[in-house]
Amino acid sequence: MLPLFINLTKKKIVIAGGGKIAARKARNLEAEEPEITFIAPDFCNDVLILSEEKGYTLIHREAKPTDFSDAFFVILATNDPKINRILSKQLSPNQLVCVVDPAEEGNVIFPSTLRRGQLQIAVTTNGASPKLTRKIKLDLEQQFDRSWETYIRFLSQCRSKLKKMAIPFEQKNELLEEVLNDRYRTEEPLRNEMLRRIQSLEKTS
Ligand SMILES: C[C@@]1(CC(=O)O)C2=NC(=C\c3[nH]c(c(CCC(=O)O)c3CC(=O)O)Cc3[nH]c(c(CC(=O)O)c3CCC(=O)O)/C=C3\N/C(=C\2)[C@@H](CCC(=O)O)[C@]3(C)CC(=O)O)/[C@H]1CCC(=O)O
Ligand SMILES: NC(=O)c1ccc[n+]([C@@H]2O[C@H](COP(=O)([O-])OP(=O)(O)OC[C@H]3O[C@@H](n4cnc5c(N)ncnc54)[C@H](O)[C@@H]3O)[C@@H](O)[C@H]2O)c1
Repeated sequence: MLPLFINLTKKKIVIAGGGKIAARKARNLEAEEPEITFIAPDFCNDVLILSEEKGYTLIHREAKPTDFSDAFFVILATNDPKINRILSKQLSPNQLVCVVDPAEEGNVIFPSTLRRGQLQIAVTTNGASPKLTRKIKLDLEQQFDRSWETYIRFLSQCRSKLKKMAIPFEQKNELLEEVLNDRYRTEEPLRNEMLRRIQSLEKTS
């Protein structure tokens, strides 16, 4: 398994199952604004509320193999691992699929993710211990507090300005290195000073 970050905006995602695990996976995907269809004989409240909020499609019956033919990403989240396994065997080998149980039947697993603006840290144990995965995420949440959100925005501003400027590569590199000093995260005036410094270089370049 290899970590890759994936853009699922407007992608078609089909979820077999409508219980709390199906709902949790859909909540994890929410920010990507995908087009989700749930297929299950019955749905829990979480799924009903989320679908109402987001306009997702609900199909009230057992899932069948043809339900997934045009899905970019399939999530098999019924409460019967045998059914999940049978459905997974009939999918195209070119589809992304997460089987919530047994995980090894799929080719995608959900990590536990921490977001601080553009900074994302995803943790996995490859299914060895989802509880440890969650514990590590909670520890990281303490380490990477909210100050990282504005700091990442600042780093991004510096980099996009510097990228466009006709100054020597070494000078760009030096500045990009300098802003990694933790003082730029903790001291806002220092950030403003740096942005002004870059702006003045912009004028002379
Ligand atoms: C990270 C997280 C993301 C999310 O789902 O949001 C996630 N599981 C989370 C929690 C969690 N899951 C389970 C418990 C109960 C305790 C326990 O069993 O340990 C808890 C803890 C809790 O709820 O406290 C039970 C469980 N999980 C899987 C199986 C089936 C199997 O092992 O085959 C069973 C047994 C079912 C049963 O027998 O009952 C499988 C998977 N779960 C994964 C992800 C993937 C591997 C992640 C990794 O290890 O890196 C993988 C392989 C596939 C997938 O689902 O993508 C989320 C924490 C999010 C957070 O809080 O930050
Ligand atoms: N991967 C994870 O993170 C994780 C965590 C905990 C549990 N699990 C596993 O996830 C499974 C689902 O858990 P849950 O709490 O959501 O269960 P649940 O009982 O709340 O919901 C099961 C859902 O599956 C639907 N279903 C049953 N047969 C179906 C079929 N043939 N086609 C379509 N839908 C069908 C039911 O209607 C229901 O909506 C559990 O059996 C467990 O093994 C996975």
